[in-house]
This record gives sequence, structure tokens and C-alpha cells, in this order.
Amino acid sequence: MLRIGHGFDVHAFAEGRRLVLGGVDVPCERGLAGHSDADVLAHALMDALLGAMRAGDIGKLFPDTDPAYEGADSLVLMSHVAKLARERGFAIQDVDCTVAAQAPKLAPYREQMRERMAAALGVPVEHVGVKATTTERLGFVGREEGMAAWAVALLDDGR
Ligand SMILES: Nc1ccn([C@@H]2O[C@H](COP(=O)(O)O)[C@@H](O)[C@H]2O)c(=O)n1
Ligand SMILES: C[C@@]1(CO)OP(=O)(O)OP(=O)(O)OC[C@H]1O
Repeated sequence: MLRIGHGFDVHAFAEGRRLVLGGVDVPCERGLAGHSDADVLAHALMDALLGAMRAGDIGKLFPDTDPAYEGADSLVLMSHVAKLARERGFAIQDVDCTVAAQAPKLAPYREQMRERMAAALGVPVEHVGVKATTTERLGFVGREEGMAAWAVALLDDGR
């Protein structure tokens, strides 16, 4: 039976931080604030996977109060989520994500993000979609205060 999951995440910009999106270091004068590497795209996708598995969310699995996750590489966390899915009998069929960012331009890094996340999930790159949009200068994304990401995941529970 097919299962669907949806994920959403937001992180604020912060000075002196790396900008990591979909496991890719994107050149930018500032990055996103967070306990982990603040990879907003990877976080939304993990929540979509966990949603389809009915397994809670990343905050439950990887609490932001746990020093173990300070500066954590979100793609390492994503491989844990993919392993958990396989252990529970789920096959990841297809995922798709959207990042809302007024800047920087993300299109040049999109293919690398797809490849990195596909590798972390253990699925062919054809099954991972990544898109970017501005919000036409509207809202917190448009004012360049932060970024948001959404993701959907389709899993087969093997039944
Ligand atoms: N941070 C971003 C945002 C958008 N893009 C690309 O530009 C296209 C146009 O964006 P609109 O918000 O004006 O629709 C969009 O389709 C993306 O391909 C980007 O690379 N980086
Ligand atoms: C993965 C975690 C680990 O601290 O990352 P954070 O950088 O805290 O990001 P957030 O999306 O606020 O919450 C998820 C956390 O579980």
C-alpha cells in the first residue's frame, strides 16, 4: 500500500554560519541558524518520510536539546531515517521538495542537491525532485529573513 508524507521547515538567516541545502554547501555571505547544520531542505524531506511512516518527526528522533546533534550533518540524519524506513519494511518510491529563498540563486546547485539526497536515501536520483522559488519579495522569505522548505514523499509499506 502506498503511503504519503508531507514535511515543512523554516530556518532564519544568521551571520557567520554556512548555508547548507540538500547537503550542498551553497556559497553565501550568511547561513541558516540552527542546532544542527540547519539544512532546511533536508529537514523538510525527513519530516515527509517520517510522516509517511507515521513515525513522528525529526524533533522526536533527533531532539534539538541533545548535544549529539549540535552541528549535525543533516544528510547523516537522513541516512538514519532511510535505514529506519527500510527496517520497518518501507520502500522509498519518490520524493519532491521546494525551497523558498529570495536569495541566493539555487538553480546552479539543484542537481548536486538531488544527487546528495538520493545517495543519503539510497534511491536513484530520478526519484528525487528539488525546486526553488522566490516569494516575489513578500513575507519573511521575501525580506530575506530566512528560508522555508516543503517536501512530499511516497513510500510503499510492502503490504
Ligand atoms: N532562490 C532561488 C529562487 C528561484 N530560483 C529559480 O528562479 C526561478 C524563478 O523564480 P520565481 O520565484 O521568480 O518564480 C525558479 O523557478 C527557480 O528555477 C532559484 O534558482 N533560486
Ligand atoms: C535536526 C535538528 C537537530 O537539532 O535540527 P535543528 O537545526 O535544531 O533544526 P529544526 O528544524 O529546528 O529542528 C530539527 C532538529 O531535530
